[in-house]
This record gives sequence, C-alpha cells and structure tokens, in this order.
Amino acid sequence: MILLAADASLAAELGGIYRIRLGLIQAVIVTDPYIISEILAPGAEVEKSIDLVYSHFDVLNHASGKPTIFTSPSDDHWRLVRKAVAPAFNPKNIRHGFQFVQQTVSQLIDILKLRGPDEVIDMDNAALRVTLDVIGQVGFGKDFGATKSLDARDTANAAFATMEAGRDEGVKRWNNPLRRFCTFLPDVRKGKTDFARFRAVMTSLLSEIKARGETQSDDVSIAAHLLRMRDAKGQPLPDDRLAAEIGVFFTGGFETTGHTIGWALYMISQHPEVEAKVVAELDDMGLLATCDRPDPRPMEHADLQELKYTLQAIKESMRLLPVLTGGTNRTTAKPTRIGPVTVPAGTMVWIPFSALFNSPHNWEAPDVYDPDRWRAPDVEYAVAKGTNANGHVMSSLSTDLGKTSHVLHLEARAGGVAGGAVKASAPDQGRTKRWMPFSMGSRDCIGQNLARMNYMTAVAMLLSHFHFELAPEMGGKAGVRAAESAALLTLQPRHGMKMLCMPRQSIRSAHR
Ligand code: HEM
Repeated sequence: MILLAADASLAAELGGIYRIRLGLIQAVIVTDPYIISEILAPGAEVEKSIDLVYSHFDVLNHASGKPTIFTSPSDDHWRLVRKAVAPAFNPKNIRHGFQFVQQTVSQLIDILKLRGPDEVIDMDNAALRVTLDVIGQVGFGKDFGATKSLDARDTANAAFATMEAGRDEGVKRWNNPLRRFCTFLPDVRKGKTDFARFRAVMTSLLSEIKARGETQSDDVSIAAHLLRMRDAKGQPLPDDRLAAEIGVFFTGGFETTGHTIGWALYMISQHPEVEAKVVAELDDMGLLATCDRPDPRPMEHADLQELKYTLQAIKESMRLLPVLTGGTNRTTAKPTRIGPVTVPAGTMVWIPFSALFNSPHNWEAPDVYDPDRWRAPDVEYAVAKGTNANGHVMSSLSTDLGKTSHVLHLEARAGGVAGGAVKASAPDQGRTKRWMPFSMGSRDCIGQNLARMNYMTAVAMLLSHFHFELAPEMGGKAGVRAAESAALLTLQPRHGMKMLCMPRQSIRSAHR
C-alpha cells in the first residue's frame, strides 16, 4: 500500500520528501539523494533501527522466526554474521566463482540451441534458474540442477519450486500479517507446508556441507565462512540458525539477480540500436557467435571489465526497472530529523528506488532508455543543485522551497506532525548517490559483487549467442508494461518474459 504512494510520478509532483499517513502507519517517502545519504550513512539514527517489515521471511527461514542477517536490527547477531561472511563476497574471493557462472550460463545456451529459434522460452524463468544454481555452487558447493531441468522440460525442479513457493507464502503474509493465524484455510496450510519444505532444503544443504568435513583454510565460499563463524564465547551458531542464514542468501539473491537479467534482456531486445552496440562490443572482443565463428572463445573473468557498453545497457535497465522497486526502509526509534522535518518515533522512512531512479528531480529525461548516459564515470552521483532540461529542480538540498512547502502541506493534511526548521547542510555534492540498487551504508547488499558478476556474465554470454525477440503472446511493450508487478516484492513480469531465441550464427547481418 505504501508503495502505491511512492512512485515516480508522485515524487515528480511532490518533490524529494513527503509524508503520508495510512491508518496508524506514518511514513516519510524520501527520494532526495542528499537526505537519503544522511539517512543511510553508517551510524545515523535511523540506521540502527532497521524496520522488520520483512520479518515474515524470518518464519520462512527459521521455524520460530529468529531473525537473520537480512532482518536483524544492527545488533550483535547481525554484526557477527555480516563480519564473518563479508570476506566470501570480496572481489578477490568472489571471482573464484566465475567458472560456475560461466558453466551454468553455457549450460543454458546449449539448452536454448537445442530448443531452436521457433520455441518460446520464458527467459525470466531461465535466468532465475541460472541464478539459483550460481548461488548454490558459488556459495555452497551445491548444484541444484535448476538450469539443467529446463532441458528435460521438468518445470518441477524441487529446489526451484520450493524457492518460489516459499517466496509466495512470505509475500502473502507480508500483505496480510493476520494470515499466519488463519490455519483453518487450506491455502494457509499449504503455505505453512511450503515454508517447512524450504527450511528442509536448507537444513539438508547444511547437513551436506557439514558431511564434507572440516573446511579447508583456502575455502572462500559462503558456506565455509558460515561454518568458521564463532560468537563472542567462541561458539558456532546452532544448526537451526545456520540453516536460516543459508536460506537468506538464497531468498536475498535468487529473485533479485534473476529478474535483473530478465529485464535487461527485455530492454535490450526492445532497442535495436542498443543491441547493435552491445553486439559490436562482443564482436570486437571475439565473443560473438557469427556464421564464420559459430563457437566464439569462452568468456573470461577479465572480459567483464572490458564490456563497458554492455554494463551501461544493464545499469540503465536497472535504473528504469529496479528489481527492488520499493527500495529500502527504516523505522525511527525516537524523534528523528529527516531532512527538513523531525518525525516521531515509529515513523517508517521509505526510500523507493523506482521513484528515486526515475524522478525528474534526479534525472534528465528519466523515461528514456539511454545507456549512453552512463558513459560519464560519475553518473550514479547526484548532480549539483539547479534546474534541468525538464524544468525540474535537480537533486537539490532539503532547503529547496518547493519541497519544503510540499512537506508542510502534506503534514497539514496528515493531521499535523511537528515540522522542524530546515537544516542547511553542506553535502559533498560530488559523492552523493542518486543510483544505489544495492542500497548503501552498513546495511548495503552483501551479495552485490556476486550479483554483478552473475548478471554481467549471463547477459553478455546470452547476447553473444542469441538475438532475443519478444514472443507475440507477450503483447508487445504495452503487454509487458501492463504485466509488470511488484506484488511479489521484486519487480517482475507477471507472466514471465517469453522470448524467441535466434542463434546468432544463423543470422546474416540484420541483427549483428
Ligand atoms: C541484482 C541483485 C541484487 C540486488 C538488486 C540486491 C539488493 C539489495 C538491497 C537493496 C539490500 C538492502 C536491503 C535493505 O536495506 O533492506 C540488500 C541486502 C542484502 N542482500 Fe542483496 N541484492 C542483490 C543480490 C544479492 C545476492 C546475490 C545475495 C547473496 C547471495 C544478496 C544477499 C543480501 C543480503 C544477505 C542482504 C542483507 C545485508 C545486511 O542487512 O547486512 N543479495 N540487497
């Protein structure tokens, strides 16, 4: 519900900060990058009281709902897990996982070639499968075989189905917190079983990892770091909590990365001029399949940093269609200053990414898919205060009069909550982010290096082998637009992203 009040058109109209009240819930919606940088700065008041809006997912991960790294407030438990696991995701360690990403995407490419150019494939679903297998292998040394099962037309890959069913029930509980008590309803009982199945998969994965014996000191996987973790008393986490922590790396990474790949393939497929530039880049690097070179050289990790235009195309897709469209949120523990206002304890502070990344206050021509805007190295940072080509005040400070009056106006409508005097801070204008798909500050996404390696490799390898065309049944751009849905937390195409995959070596010059 709050998300409905947090879209880009409202941000365009009301400015970078406004307040809403829905029944007992008070929320402040912030899309001003300068105010956001204060909210998410490590050590900020609101940072310490992360909202437990995702707490329904605790029950998905742990039978009695103990929090995980994702849902803990920034307390001792969170610090323990974050510190222990962070090294698994550092760039040096994560690149060990490249081989698994490469192999899994190659597996998908082989399957798509077998299926041929006339068969409609749900590429969003395929990307989710690849992601599940990547997290399984890179993080835990386990191949769930979700990608392979696409080959057997086996939609019922157990781990994949469990992951999706668990997510569905979590979202239903998020939408209706009373649902968990309605155990007389068959649908709720099924959801409970789905949760139990998901936990069983994670518990059995933990047993499998433990059965491999003592972890080697050079093992840099998430699993090894979790197993080596010791609390202040030198004790490991009990198994039920370890299994819950394992689960959260799947729930956090699976859909986010998978849909990012699905959306990027879609956006590029809709912009032939962009596809042509991606293809030229791949061709220059010897990575493109052509009539004369049906088997290009395999992609290497070092190629990722050279694929500059491909990355621009993906970033632009992540700006227009951020998978965590609702962004992130915090709850104030005491009266707290948020930009120009002081809000009472218990106020939700929402930073909706979709609005932040698409507000005309923050971007010029925000509706245009223009990968070239990322050519400038500092494009993810807010631009200096001023009026842009849209006639909108850009990313201005909270001292902007237009926005302040909107805040006060809304406060009056919301029943009058004390507004504070405007603080004229002097943010570092060069470094304030307006694009942060992985959030920022101490609670930013721990998995971002893995996610980047996964989506870059997948999009580049898939495009080196195929030209993707939206299947007619998707109803063109309008059909895709109408089927965009964030009802399941991540922004996704409600009916999948059905596409025809035309092998490049069979295409003469038209799509090259
Ligand atoms: C494109 C892919 C991804 C996106 C856009 C994304 C985005 C985010 C964001 C915005 C947050 C902060 C949420 C908040 O403040 O409430 C977050 C946290 C987190 N993400 Fe990701 N994520 C992605 C992939 C991954 C992957 C691959 C993993 C692990 C395998 C992962 C694991 C986590 C975890 C454990 C947290 C909680 C960190 C903490 O609170 O300390 N994510 N992610």
